[in-house]
Amino acid sequence: MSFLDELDANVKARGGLIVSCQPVPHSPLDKPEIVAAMALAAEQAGAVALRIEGIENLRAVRAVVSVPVIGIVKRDLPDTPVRITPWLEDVDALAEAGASIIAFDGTQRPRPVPVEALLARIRHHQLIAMADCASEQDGLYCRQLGVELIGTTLSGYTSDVTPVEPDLALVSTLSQAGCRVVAEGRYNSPALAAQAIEHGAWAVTVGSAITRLEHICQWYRDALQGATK
Ligand SMILES: CC(=O)N[C@H](C=O)[C@@H](O)[C@H](O)[C@H](O)COP(=O)(O)O
Repeated sequence: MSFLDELDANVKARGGLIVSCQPVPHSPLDKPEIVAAMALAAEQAGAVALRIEGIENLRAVRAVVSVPVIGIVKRDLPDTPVRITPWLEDVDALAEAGASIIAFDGTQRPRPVPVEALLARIRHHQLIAMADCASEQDGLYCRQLGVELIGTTLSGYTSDVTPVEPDLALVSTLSQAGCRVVAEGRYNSPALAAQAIEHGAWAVTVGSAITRLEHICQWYRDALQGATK
C-alpha cells in the first residue's frame, strides 16, 4: 500500500482530524518540547496527522509521534506576501527534519520561487505535497500540477478583512472538482469541522481552537465582556 493509500484509509477510518500545533509566536508555549507534547497528546487523542511549523519543532515532534507530519516554514519576506514555505531550501530542510507531507503557499501571488519548482523539489524528496490555497483558481491550478492535498488554508487571508466563518463554499467547489480537500482556517468548533466534511472535505485541520491558548482565552474574554446580567 502506498503512503497516500494508507493515509486515505486512516482518514476514512478515524474521521480526518488534523491538528495544527503552532503556538502564538513568543508565547510561553512556543518551545519545541511543548509543541512536541501537544503533538503527542493530539496523536493520542486520535489526530490522523499533525501540522507543524519550523525545523526545530518538526524535529522534536518527529521524535515522539508516528502519524504523518505536514511540515511548513513560515517567513516574513520583504517583497512578497507569500509566507508559507517560500524557498527551495525550506523544502530541503523540512524533508531532512522528517516531514511526510510538505505544505506551501499555493496562491498565484508574486513569489520568490514558482509553485512548479517547489513541487519538483518535494518530488525530489519523494514526499507528498499540500497546497495552501485561497481560491478555486489556486486549488484547481495546483491540482492539475498533481498536488495531492489542496488546503483552503489561505482563504480569507489574502485581503484586508478576514471573515469570522470558515470558507465552506470553497470546500464544496474544490471537492466537487475532484480535489482531496483539507478544510483549514477558522474551524473553531467541532460543529464547523463536521460541516466541512458534509461539504466534501477529505480532512479538517484545526489549529487555534485546539492549540492556541491565547486565542481561546480571548474568545472567552470577549464573550464574557459582551455578556449582560
Ligand atoms: C493563514 C495562516 O497563516 N494559517 C496558518 C497556517 O499554517 C496557521 O496560522 C493556522 O493556525 C492554521 O492554518 C490552522 O487554522 P486555524 O488556526 O484557523 O484553525
